[in-house]
Amino acid sequence: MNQLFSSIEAAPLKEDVDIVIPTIRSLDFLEQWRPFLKHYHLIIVQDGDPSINIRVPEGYDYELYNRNDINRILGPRANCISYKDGGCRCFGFMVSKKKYIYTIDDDCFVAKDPSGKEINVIAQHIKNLETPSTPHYFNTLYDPFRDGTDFVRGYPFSLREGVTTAISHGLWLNIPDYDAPTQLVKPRERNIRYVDAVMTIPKGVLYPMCGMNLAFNRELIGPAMYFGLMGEGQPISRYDDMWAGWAAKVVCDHLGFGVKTGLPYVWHSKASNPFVNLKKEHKGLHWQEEMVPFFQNLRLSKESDTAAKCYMELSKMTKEKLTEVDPYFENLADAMVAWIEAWEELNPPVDGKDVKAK
Ligand SMILES: O=c1ccn([C@@H]2O[C@H](COP(=O)(O)OP(=O)(O)O[C@H]3OC[C@H](O)[C@H](O)[C@H]3O)[C@@H](O)[C@H]2O)c(=O)[nH]1
Ligand SMILES: [Mn+2]
Repeated sequence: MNQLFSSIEAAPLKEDVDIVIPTIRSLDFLEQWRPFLKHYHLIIVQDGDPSINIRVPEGYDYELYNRNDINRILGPRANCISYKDGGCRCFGFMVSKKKYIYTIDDDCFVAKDPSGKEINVIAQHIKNLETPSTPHYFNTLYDPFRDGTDFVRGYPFSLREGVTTAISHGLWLNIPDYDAPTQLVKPRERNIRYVDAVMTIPKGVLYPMCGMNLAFNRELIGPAMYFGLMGEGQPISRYDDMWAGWAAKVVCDHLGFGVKTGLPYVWHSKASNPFVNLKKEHKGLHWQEEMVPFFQNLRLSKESDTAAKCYMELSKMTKEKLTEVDPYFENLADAMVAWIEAWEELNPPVDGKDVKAK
């Protein structure tokens, strides 16, 4: 593994979070993040040509993995990790040993709240993950566990304990995460609306998870955060985070975990080209009309009491139900199995235990 630990400032590392960054460009954006990220360990997944040397700004403690490392570490199972697609980031989720993951794209920068204060995304995501979610009954005043708010009248006390949060989905100012057709129609649209809210996504409801500003509890939901088989050699790209978001949400619903969306914001200066994106994601625009009902209608069995078991069952269902949409889904189903096998090889359950449903 091309593992260079470099941390000039011998600052105490935050022990419970790894920052996973997929990159096919440059890591200069980390200069601006230094005040917020310098105490965290980075796991950089370099996509594309492994012979290119990526410069990591001085002072960061990091592991850097390129395609040669992925192939060496995973062997034949490396084929389940996308090539030439941001979905390669999930390799970083697999090799991390930390409780929490924060993943960010290399064209995302520090955003400011309406008061002009710079947003500490890690602090907000960890707060989201360490306070309960309320998937069973919607609280109209949003996050009841936030200072200065609470459950509103009519909210059953029997539901106020909430459930453990597994995923925290942040948002983006400036360039919103639109698909290529929308971006082509509205090339100058910018998201200037800072909504000061965190909401739980209700149980049984799916959502379009974007991977550019995302945090999750690896111990609870890590095995379900597979970013699919996308990019070079595949008929689809740029649906990596969507696939992971749909799968992880049905697994969270089944295991009794919560998913939140809203704060924190990053400033997204999109670097990708909408015409190129259209080519990459056009099959996804069609197939999502089949994939979403597939996830909405499936029911996982009670024997699937861990994220890994749920994911193996999901793989079978994918092969049974989605292969009629396109033969690609047979390969994806096989890749889902390879992903879990690789995950379990690199992350053997501690003292035989895996995190089970509540
Ligand atoms: O072949 C590739 C392409 C990109 N990456 C890295 O992935 C990150 C996202 O890439 P980019 O910012 O160019 O894409 P966007 O259109 O802004 O991002 C959205 O769609 C793709 C992803 O799902 C992303 O999460 C979405 O927000 C970035 O770090 C690239 O360097 C790559 O590794 N390989
Ligand atoms: Mn981007």
